[in-house]
Amino acid sequence: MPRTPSLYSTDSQVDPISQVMRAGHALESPDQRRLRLEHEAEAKRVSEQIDEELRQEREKLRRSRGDVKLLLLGQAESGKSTLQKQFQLMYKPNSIEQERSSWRTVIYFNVVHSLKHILTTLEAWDDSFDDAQPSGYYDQSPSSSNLSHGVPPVPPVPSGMSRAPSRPESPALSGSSRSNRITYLRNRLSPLLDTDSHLADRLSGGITVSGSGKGGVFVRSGWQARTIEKALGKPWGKNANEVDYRRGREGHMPDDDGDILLQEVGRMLSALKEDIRELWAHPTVKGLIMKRKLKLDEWSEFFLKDITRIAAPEYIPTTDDILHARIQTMGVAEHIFDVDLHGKSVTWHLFDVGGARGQRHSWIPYFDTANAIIFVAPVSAFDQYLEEDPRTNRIDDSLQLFTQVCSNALLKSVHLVLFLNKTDLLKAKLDNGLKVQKYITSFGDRTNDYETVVQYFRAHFLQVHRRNNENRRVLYTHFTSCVDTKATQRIIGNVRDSIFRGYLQSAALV
Ligand SMILES: Nc1nc2c(ncn2[C@@H]2O[C@H](COP(=O)(O)OP(=O)(O)OP(=O)(O)O)[C@@H](O)[C@H]2O)c(=O)[nH]1
Ligand SMILES: [Mg+2]
Repeated sequence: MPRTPSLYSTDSQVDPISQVMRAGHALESPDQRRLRLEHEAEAKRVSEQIDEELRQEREKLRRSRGDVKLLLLGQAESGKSTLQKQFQLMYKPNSIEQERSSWRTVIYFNVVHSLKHILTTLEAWDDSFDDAQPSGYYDQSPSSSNLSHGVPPVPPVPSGMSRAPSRPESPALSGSSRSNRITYLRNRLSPLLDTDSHLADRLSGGITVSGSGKGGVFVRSGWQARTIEKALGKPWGKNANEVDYRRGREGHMPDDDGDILLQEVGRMLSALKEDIRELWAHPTVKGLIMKRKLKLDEWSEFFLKDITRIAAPEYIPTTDDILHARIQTMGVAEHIFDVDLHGKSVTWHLFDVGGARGQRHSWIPYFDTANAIIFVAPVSAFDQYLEEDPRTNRIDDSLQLFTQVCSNALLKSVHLVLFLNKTDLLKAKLDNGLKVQKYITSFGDRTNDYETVVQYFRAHFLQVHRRNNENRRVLYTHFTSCVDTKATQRIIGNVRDSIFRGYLQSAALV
């Protein structure tokens, strides 16, 4: 950048101000001269640093003009971060390897949190279930997310527990002996449940966000590296607020050898796996689930039914485990990939946003520059209500949110894709006899089968789009299950091609 002829001008001989200053310099003492030169050198260094930063910013802006910016939008738990993981698997599989060990903390947290939820619900039913009303307050969102801000010591493992003590087998039970057995399991599991807040604290970095209810904990972008750093007590990798998969990271994230919290939780899980298995298979738990008095998170069953594998001392999360692990996104996390277009590499910025109501304000700054949106709506959620507002049905909330996206003036020319997600869970619910009409009265007496239900929901989203489509843009819809890697990657390929077609058209117009 051309500089104005002042401090560092080579024309200073003809600059009258420089001449006056030079006359002043002649009167300086040696110390004054040294100080002046030091100040000048420092000012020059700062000025050059600012110039360099400006140059880099301009270069980034210049280069990013040709980039694709893709927003993943949708309510909490719709599957945005799961879809982001699928992009990561497809375009930068090595980065999943690098992060693999950090997911162990999340999965342990998911297991402990699920157990806590089961035992709290059992308590409300006096550890027995006979279709009676609960005797205590039954809270679907146990207040177990009161995260502590400090770093409290890990509770000690009860003596002998880490060496898998012998445990009395469950005899054939009925009535009160069943509830006695649950009391026994509750006592055994109690030290493990106490680790819930420590694991949450590790993941969130001590940040409590209002609304972190049953999901338990919000994490900011870059939590994987921070989790490991906190465990090891030393910095690891760059302190990123964006994850740039192109540059990659040096080496793998270290494993958790130095992490006392994870070691302790791992030891407890290993020692208590039979107790967890017994609780999970207990007739009272099964009865409460069947009668929908105990509503577990979708990921709970995935991990609890496989507890023997997860509780193994050498447990390393599989890719399937990582796809099922649940942690709430806070704010907006940017992920950067290089994607090939006819042999030319195009940089994609994927913005994965937090979908809870309290997080949605942070989306707006990204609307201006977005080229494309994938709106993720979980169609299995017809029988669920928002955690942030238990009066709002989750399908209703998705439709309202989609209306806002379709009608937003800043987004009127973005490429719009709709993922009607969690179709696998929808199928399972319908197979189990759940009636849509009970929750969505307008469904009426239509047939309660998968095809009718998905087409009914799709028609509602298409109608919202039609009513808010001044620009006559196309809406691309897909039925998805984002935990199914093969199917999702095929759909991502389709979406990529359709976004590129739009990208090439707009590039031709420039
Ligand atoms: N079975 C099944 N589970 C899914 C599917 N998509 C996502 N999940 C699970 O649903 C849970 C929530 O998914 P996330 O991707 O964390 O949801 P999100 O939209 O990022 O939520 P926020 O970050 O809170 O906005 C995770 O445990 C996922 O494994 C799906 O298609 N089928
Ligand atoms: Mg998320």
